[in-house]
Amino acid sequence: MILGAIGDDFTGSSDLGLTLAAGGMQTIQFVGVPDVPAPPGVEAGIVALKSRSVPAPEAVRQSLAALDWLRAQGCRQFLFKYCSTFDSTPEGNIGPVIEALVEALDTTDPVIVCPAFPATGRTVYQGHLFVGDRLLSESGMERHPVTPMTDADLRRWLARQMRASVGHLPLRAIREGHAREGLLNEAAAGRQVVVCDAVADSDLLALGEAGQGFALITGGSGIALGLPRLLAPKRQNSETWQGAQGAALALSGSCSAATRAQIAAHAAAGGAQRKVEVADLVEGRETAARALAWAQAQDGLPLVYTSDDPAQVAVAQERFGDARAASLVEGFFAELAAAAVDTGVTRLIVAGGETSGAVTEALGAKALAIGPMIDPGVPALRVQGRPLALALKSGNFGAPDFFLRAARVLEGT
Ligand SMILES: Nc1ncnc2c1ncn2[C@@H]1O[C@H](COP(=O)(O)OP(=O)(O)O)[C@@H](O)[C@H]1O
Ligand SMILES: O=C(O)[C@@H](O)C(=O)COP(=O)(O)O
Repeated sequence: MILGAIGDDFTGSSDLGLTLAAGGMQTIQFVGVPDVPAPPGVEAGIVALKSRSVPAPEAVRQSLAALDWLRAQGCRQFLFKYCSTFDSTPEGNIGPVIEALVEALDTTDPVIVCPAFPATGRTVYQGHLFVGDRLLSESGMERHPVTPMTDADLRRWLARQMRASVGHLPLRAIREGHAREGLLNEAAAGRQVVVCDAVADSDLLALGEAGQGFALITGGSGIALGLPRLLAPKRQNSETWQGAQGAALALSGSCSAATRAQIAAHAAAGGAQRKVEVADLVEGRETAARALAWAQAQDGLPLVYTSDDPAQVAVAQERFGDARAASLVEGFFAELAAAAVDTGVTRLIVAGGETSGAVTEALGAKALAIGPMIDPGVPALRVQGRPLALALKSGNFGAPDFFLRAARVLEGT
């Protein structure tokens, strides 16, 4: 294996998988740290963790276990993938994980930090992260229930999470062709971890080149854009996508504005929908068995969702506690997904990072092959060794007609 990647959630890992596979690398997304060696021929291995919102010491422990396994597969270059909106808190987990990886790798190479993903509107300029034309801290992400991003200055935000000083590589250095020199200068000045500007794919390609040979690079999936050409230049992605024919089911625990618009579009297109309230789960009015029986009686693409607007989510959290509400919802979707697949569903579309993590783990999937793009950042996936196709959609990604289109792509039509 040439490139070893560690993803801090499942949707983000598939986003990275899409970039690497589209660039021609033989890429596999592993579900957690495997306990067996990687299959032969894999060039890029992504260990998908559910470590974004766990306490920092636990995220560090999981990430180091992933690093150990990737090193045992022969990787010498590593990528840490986090969210393009830099989802984290003042305590972590991005900074602590980077520091732990640097220490374990015993490297003095500069470490690029760049969540930019221009195709989805995330850009970094003067050390600040933008979502479209808004600063991250005015984009809605400042109200995220778990990782409210209240400061768009990535240098300042990351410095709160780290012991060491944070460096900065300005856009001008990249555009004038001095990116590698700038990174090395920052590291020599004691600022090994460097927030890098990037507003276009060409900046990300230049950064990839500037970081050639560095032990660790970190970022959103955009930072991997140039890696296939640099690491596996002669390869073409020869995988042909094999869809899965059979029943489809969509599940959504994502409460983002993008997902809620996709749910509305699915309803407007006549899709069958079942809304589940947290109170229904607490009080036993709704169960996975009931939701499955309902889904089996529907045509087309039935959608079961708990997604709600921020005010309603806040009411449920107030009433039942944040962690309890989340764990009830995730437990419900995990049980429903496993039962649905047991009874013949072969195409599963899941919206939400945490929701996708819970579902994928419950399916007992060990490794996922990367298929074609459904929307930027979201590939079709196939569970290896089983006739089961998945789409794991980040809350913020996807066009309004995502659900129905995903069902078609998963089918291979
Ligand atoms: N109605 C609800 N009330 C409270 N929490 C909810 C509700 N619906 C979903 N959740 C929880 O909110 C979180 C949504 O996160 P996630 O699945 O990562 O979506 P996104 O990718 O949009 O952030 C999950 O932990 C989920 O269990
Ligand atoms: O980089 C991104 O934005 C995505 O790949 C990602 O990490 C998605 O996270 P969720 O929005 O929590 O699904």
